[in-house]
Amino acid sequence: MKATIATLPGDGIGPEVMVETLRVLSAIGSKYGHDFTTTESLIGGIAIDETGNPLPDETIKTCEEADAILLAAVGGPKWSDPTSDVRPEQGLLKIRQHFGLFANLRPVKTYPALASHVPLRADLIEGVDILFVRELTGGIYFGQRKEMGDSDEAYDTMLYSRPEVERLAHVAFRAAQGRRNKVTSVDKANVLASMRLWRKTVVQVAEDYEDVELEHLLVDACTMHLLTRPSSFDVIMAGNMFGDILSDEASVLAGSLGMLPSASLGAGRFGMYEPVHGSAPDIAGQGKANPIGMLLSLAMLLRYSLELEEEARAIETAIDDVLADGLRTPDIASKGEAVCSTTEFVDAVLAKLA
Ligand SMILES: NC(=O)C1=CN([C@@H]2O[C@H](COP(=O)(O)OP(=O)(O)OC[C@H]3O[C@@H](n4cnc5c(N)ncnc54)[C@H](O)[C@@H]3O)[C@@H](O)[C@H]2O)C=CC1
Ligand SMILES: CC(C)CC(=O)C(=O)O
Ligand SMILES: [Mg+2]
Repeated sequence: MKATIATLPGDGIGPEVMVETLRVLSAIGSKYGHDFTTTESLIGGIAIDETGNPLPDETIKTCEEADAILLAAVGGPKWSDPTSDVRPEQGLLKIRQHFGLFANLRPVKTYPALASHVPLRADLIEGVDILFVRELTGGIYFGQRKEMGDSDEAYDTMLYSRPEVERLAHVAFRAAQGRRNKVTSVDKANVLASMRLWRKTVVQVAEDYEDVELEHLLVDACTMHLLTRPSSFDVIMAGNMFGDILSDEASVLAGSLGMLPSASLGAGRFGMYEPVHGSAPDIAGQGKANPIGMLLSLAMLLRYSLELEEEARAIETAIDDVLADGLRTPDIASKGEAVCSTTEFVDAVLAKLA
């Protein structure tokens, strides 16, 4: 197969995990006889530094010409001045919106090899396998907001329309049908009008999926249920902000925030694939970044956008095997365990793929 992948390394650990992931892409291309072309573009803080714009037009054009986008992470203290109107994260929000990527799929599972590293009882986390379906182009991250100069007031707006909730709910229910037939819809319907519309809409969509059990949880209680009964969840659907927060919380079940991948999808097969973590400025430039979230995002790209299931599985299996062999970046190493660098971990993945 011939395919073009637009790569957006971004900031902080972004370029570190991207460069390692492209080694794996290249190995997969050689092993299975695919002709992958990658085109690198600017986004986030580095794009602000070089062009003044967190999402330059050139980047959008390059991504439009690709079959899929692989993005690492944006942001960092250098661009976090609260008085600045231009921020790296705006580039990320804009690219998701530009390509209509309304559904962010964030799988979370536990790894037997890392069970002792997870700060929860082993019987609680056994077999955890959750798919978050997070709304990605609406809600409070995209509603009207205003910072009124030096005024003591500012506001954000959480707005959802019925069609926005409907299309996400269909993604969630269809995903559940291919899994364990359960959807948990998370909202704050006891307080927020937008979340009452959310709940009503989900209930209506559920009528089309009689084989799927529907559970509703208020977001505050959901944070607790995620830690006390994680294996009871199958698909969790949530709005943009709640899904963002809950999936970072759930990363503890996998062993680290550095473990989680995601796929940001729209109507067709085109998608943007991005680890759940941010630019991790506290460890940037030290070879400490866990590359698994980024590698698994590549696997999702191969599976969803290029329909290369065997190749995706090969990456996932290689990661499982390397973890079973005991390799650990610092974030997943328990006390006394030896640690490896980002590059050493990926060297081991490549050896498994060879
Ligand atoms: N998708 C994106 O590009 C995202 C960007 N951000 C941005 O990233 C910057 C830093 O945000 P934080 O709140 O610190 O969140 P973060 O996700 O970058 O880091 C949180 C903690 O997790 C650790 N961590 C994250 N990824 C890791 C990895 N691959 N390996 C090992 N440890 C890892 C970090 O070292 C840190 O201690 C901010 O500017 C934020 O806006 C945050 C989340 C998502
Ligand atoms: C950086 C933000 C725009 C969003 C975020 O934290 C995420 O998508 O995980
Ligand atoms: Mg986040």
